[in-house]
Amino acid sequence: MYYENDVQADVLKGKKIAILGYGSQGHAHALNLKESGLDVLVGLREDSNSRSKALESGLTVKSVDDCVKEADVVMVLLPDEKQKEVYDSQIEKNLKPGQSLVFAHGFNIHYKQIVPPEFVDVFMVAPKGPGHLVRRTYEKGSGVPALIAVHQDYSSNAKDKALAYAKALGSLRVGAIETSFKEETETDLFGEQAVLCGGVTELIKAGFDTLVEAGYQSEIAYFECLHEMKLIVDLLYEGGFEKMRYSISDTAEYGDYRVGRRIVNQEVRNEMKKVLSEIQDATFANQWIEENRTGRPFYNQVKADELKHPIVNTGKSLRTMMKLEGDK
Ligand SMILES: NC(=O)C1=CN([C@@H]2O[C@H](COP(=O)(O)OP(=O)(O)OC[C@H]3O[C@@H](n4cnc5c(N)ncnc54)[C@H](OP(=O)(O)O)[C@@H]3O)[C@@H](O)[C@H]2O)C=CC1
Ligand SMILES: CC(=O)[C@](C)(O)C(=O)O
Ligand SMILES: [Mg+2]
Ligand SMILES: [Mg+2]
Repeated sequence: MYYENDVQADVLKGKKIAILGYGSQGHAHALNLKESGLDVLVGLREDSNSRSKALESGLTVKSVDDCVKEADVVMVLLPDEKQKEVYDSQIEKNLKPGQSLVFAHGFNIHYKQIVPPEFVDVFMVAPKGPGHLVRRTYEKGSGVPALIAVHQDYSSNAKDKALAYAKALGSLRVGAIETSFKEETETDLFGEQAVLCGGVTELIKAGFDTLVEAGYQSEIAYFECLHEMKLIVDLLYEGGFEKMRYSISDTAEYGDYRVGRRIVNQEVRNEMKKVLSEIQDATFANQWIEENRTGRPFYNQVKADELKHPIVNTGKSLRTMMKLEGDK
């Protein structure tokens, strides 16, 4: 693990850092690095919806081409599926010896969608959390842990730059782990598919549907299977399984031990292994590339179907009653 004290000379002081993109990660990186005293540029399209937000935050916004021409460090925070086309058309031709090309996820380097010239550093600073929490925790004096990795070390100090970047982002307040583009890419894809996003939403929907189909009120099913999930996960976040199990009743803890492994059983574990192998052999990556090439037919269909699930309207009305800001 690396922490703030592990970074001596701030190798990024006086360097120009271009953040390409101003979305979930981009806005957080640009604002955190600027507030950490670095010289930040934001690269966006002329007609970008994000442009006004970046300008309102006092940031300098330029075209991608101009950012790459001017910056010492270029952090690519564009959607993974758009990075190759932007690299091919606006980044590669403007790269100069000694610059750094940086990523927050290794997809395009690991699956060789982008193959940078040998005269640049290529490294990664990948927060292990959503961009909006990268910003929120930084503003509270904390941060989101990150993974750092060096793919190409032309300057012989790529790792120092990665650590200085992670420090300015706020991640070294809580820790960074050195890894490889392969390990970050494969673990991040697996985690978001099998646990954090795909796994947890299907678990919540299955619980909600089981209760509603058995005749229980949908509001109770929503509170039990979705709303309370945050409260349980907060305890896991703060103190692991021990703190969560300390806080819940012994009845719940007994049920946890009795039933949990019936739900996530050996069949589920076998399927997780299959999902990981599809990430490792690029089956998933090729599906995602083809999905985007053909206009996202599956993605768009499922996205539309998901919005029709009864948990959506049940949740919207309950969150309004609870005056939760989430839907604004
Ligand atoms: N979301 C997350 O929390 C995490 C994301 N990551 C990684 O961070 C990277 C960025 O993801 P994320 O922040 O979610 O992306 P978002 O979709 O939230 O933001 C993408 C940004 O790129 C801009 N953009 C899109 N197309 C272009 C283009 N052709 N030229 C210039 N700018 C463009 C968009 O602006 P506009 O469309 O308005 O022009 C937007 O500002 C990815 O590699 C992702 O894997 C890593 C960890 C967590
Ligand atoms: C937020 C995060 O870490 C994810 C799930 O990997 C992503 O948004 O790609
Ligand atoms: Mg992730
Ligand atoms: Mg991810």
